[in-house]
Amino acid sequence: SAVAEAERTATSSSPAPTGDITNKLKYLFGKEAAETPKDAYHGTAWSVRERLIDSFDKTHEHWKKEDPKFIYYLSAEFLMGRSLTNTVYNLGLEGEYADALRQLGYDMEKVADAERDAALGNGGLGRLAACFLDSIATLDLPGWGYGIRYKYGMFKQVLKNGYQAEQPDIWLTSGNPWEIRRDGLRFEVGFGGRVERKKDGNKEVTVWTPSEKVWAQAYDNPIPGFSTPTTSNLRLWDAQPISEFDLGAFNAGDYDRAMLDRERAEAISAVLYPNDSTPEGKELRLKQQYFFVCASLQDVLSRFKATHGTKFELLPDKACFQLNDTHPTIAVAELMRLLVDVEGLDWDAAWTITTKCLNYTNHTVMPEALEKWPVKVMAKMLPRHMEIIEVINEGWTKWLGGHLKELKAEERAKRISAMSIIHENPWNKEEMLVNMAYLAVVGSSAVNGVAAIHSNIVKDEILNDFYQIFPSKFQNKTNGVTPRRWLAWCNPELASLITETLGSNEWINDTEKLSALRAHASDPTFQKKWAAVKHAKKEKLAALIKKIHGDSVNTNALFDIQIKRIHEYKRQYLNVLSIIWRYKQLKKMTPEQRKKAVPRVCLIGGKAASAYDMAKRIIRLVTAVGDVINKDPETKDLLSLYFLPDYNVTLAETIIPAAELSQHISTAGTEASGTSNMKFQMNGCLIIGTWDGANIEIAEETGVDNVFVFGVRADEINQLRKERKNFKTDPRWDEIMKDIEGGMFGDKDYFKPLVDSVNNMKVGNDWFLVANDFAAYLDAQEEVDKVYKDQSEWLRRSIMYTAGSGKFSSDRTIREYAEDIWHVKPSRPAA
Ligand SMILES: CCc1ccc([C@H](C)CC(=O)N[C@@H]2O[C@H](CO)[C@@H](O)[C@H](O)[C@H]2O)cc1
Repeated sequence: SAVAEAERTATSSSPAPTGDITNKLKYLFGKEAAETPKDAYHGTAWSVRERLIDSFDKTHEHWKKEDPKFIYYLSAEFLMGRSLTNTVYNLGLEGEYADALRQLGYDMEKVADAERDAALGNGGLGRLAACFLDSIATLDLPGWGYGIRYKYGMFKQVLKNGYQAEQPDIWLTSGNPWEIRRDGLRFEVGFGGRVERKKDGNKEVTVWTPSEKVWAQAYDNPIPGFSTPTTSNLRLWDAQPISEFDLGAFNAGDYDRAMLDRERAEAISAVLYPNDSTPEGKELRLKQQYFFVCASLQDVLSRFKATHGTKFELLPDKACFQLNDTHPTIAVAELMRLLVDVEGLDWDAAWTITTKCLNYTNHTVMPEALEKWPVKVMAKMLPRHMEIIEVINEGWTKWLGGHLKELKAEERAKRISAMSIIHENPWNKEEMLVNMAYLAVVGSSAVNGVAAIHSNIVKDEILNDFYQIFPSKFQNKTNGVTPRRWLAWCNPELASLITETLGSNEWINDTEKLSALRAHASDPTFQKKWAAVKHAKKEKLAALIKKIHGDSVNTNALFDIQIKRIHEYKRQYLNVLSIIWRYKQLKKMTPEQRKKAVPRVCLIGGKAASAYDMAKRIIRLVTAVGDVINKDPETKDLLSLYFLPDYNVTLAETIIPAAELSQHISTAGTEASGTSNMKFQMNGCLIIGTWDGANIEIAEETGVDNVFVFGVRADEINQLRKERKNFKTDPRWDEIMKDIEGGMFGDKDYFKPLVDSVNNMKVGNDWFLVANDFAAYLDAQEEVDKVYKDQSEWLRRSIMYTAGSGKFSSDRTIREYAEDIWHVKPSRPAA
């Protein structure tokens, strides 16, 4: 509890922060004083770093002694955001550092603003990994994250004349106080080359001789738990050339070749692929995946051997791995290679260990997002792994043959080829593909989806064949978010109101306690305080909109927010169409009628994958519509629409506390879970949404009547798609389509493909049924206005959202993973 916390910090032997901050500035940055917030940030960060490392060392000494079973979370993405505020608060140092900075003339929040986001991820999957690390540490679970130390993270989004433009994310220029370069801790990673069988005594061994090698250099990022002495770790790998510099080539005047090795090596961990649903299919992407998986498995095995020698049968009792989607799935083949080729185990023993150690989480049902690598690409880059995958597939299909022996031959053959890990490319019969999801399922003990409806779709549709073979492998683990960053630290005003009302801050680590707020939901005094906090946050966000767009928005308006990656299935398009209709209604109203209208400030934010053309057109439509309505003197105080550029973790921490209505309007059955919906819920923001992903479970916890649910259900989609050509569109829809086509918002040629995709069944097919949900969505939005007019009802619901958000803490999610999949136990070092 907070008391233990204060004691813990009080006793710590570290120097007083004020002196320490200036000391760091002097000796690390050669600065006599903190002249700028950035200086103050550097001094503070490098001072806090030492407290973090103290906790890290104590924790790992303890775990070294206890030798507990570890969970290793393998992810190509970790969307960490900023670390200063989270670290200071999780370590319980906020008091002393806020004082110290005040003495130096700085405000903690201003100083925190000087930090760059660690944007080593695209969206949901990457941020989930970051929330999971916070919960793993806070629950004292021996666990590490493993990933890639991208030199350039998620691109910076800027708006050029209303169009998205991308700029590189150069985040490491002024160093990174939150990482420790582990000098000398590096592993070789090979690519290409050839595989030979050689005699070793009477045994035949397989030798892979890569044609290219790089170093994987380790960087540790300590992960502090909240109100516990535990600090775990995120180990990220940086690619370095084996030969630093080719002096021979240089002396021969061939300067490029002198640097060639370095460039080729560093390219591997240079940049994050900015796609969050369609695989680029580029070789460098596979190289990145193998690079961090190979280094991570070598690292874990070398630590295991240091304690347990070659008793590899014990490995599953000491280590398990979670594959964050298919991106690290090459781990199935790599662990087999290390155990068979390097450690000399026989195949079956190695296979038993491998399948016991690995677990796979699926995060999307989008067919285009499921990775399938061409066999020829895999065979060229990873010849030994391709062999191993072929042997795995032979064993698997042979086993299947036995398991399905009672089926008729051709039925059996059909089922087996449908589950073959290696199969033809349906779009190009000559090409064979390695299906990474199938490899992950066959090579894992547990397979889970990330929300109840999604896990059912995984079982009943995309992996149904496998589910029928081993139903016990399939589980659900509904996502969660850390209540530390996403409520306690980004909304301290609401947090202290909750703590004051509940009498302690224990809810921060035990969010089920939030349910006690239900008793206060209709209490006018409490509602008043609740509303005051929300309004203050709206003012803060309004100031940011002013800074970005130069306009002052009406802070008494309903703040309506949709922030997430831009994607057709997430239907930002539907949101914009409803805003156009709302605008047209307002224009037709008399000033009298306008007085009764509920004013709205609509905010949309999110990045489009750089090669995703339709998503970029949707962004332009948002900015174009905004340009028209925001300048309309008649209506701009009643309706405005702004696109907030460069949506990232830090921007979310400012927007979410200020939100009153958030939109999660994906076509039912397409959004695996969603996690921003949970963050909004925790901050008392109401939801308008479809019966999809975790919206369903949020409605169950909050009370479905408190949620503005609309739209067709997932099990209707296939039929509606078939009938879409004959669907009679709503006259309001037709009107808006004509407006856009007619150039009401300019750029009509640029918007034509957008209109055609949902309204011209000769070229488009409205695959995400935007037209089908249009009328119901407008009705739901009208219901929103009606409820907002009754602020006591609105505030009652707002409080019920936070009260019902206990389930959506990532602590609950991680406890379930630990008990049902990882079988790891908490191991807390002494305070
Ligand atoms: C290969 C390209 C690529 C990159 C990332 C992805 C991710 C799986 C996409 C993603 O972030 N999925 C989101 O994962 C969240 C965490 O589970 C869910 O809450 C979201 O619903 C899901 O879209 C797919 C394909």
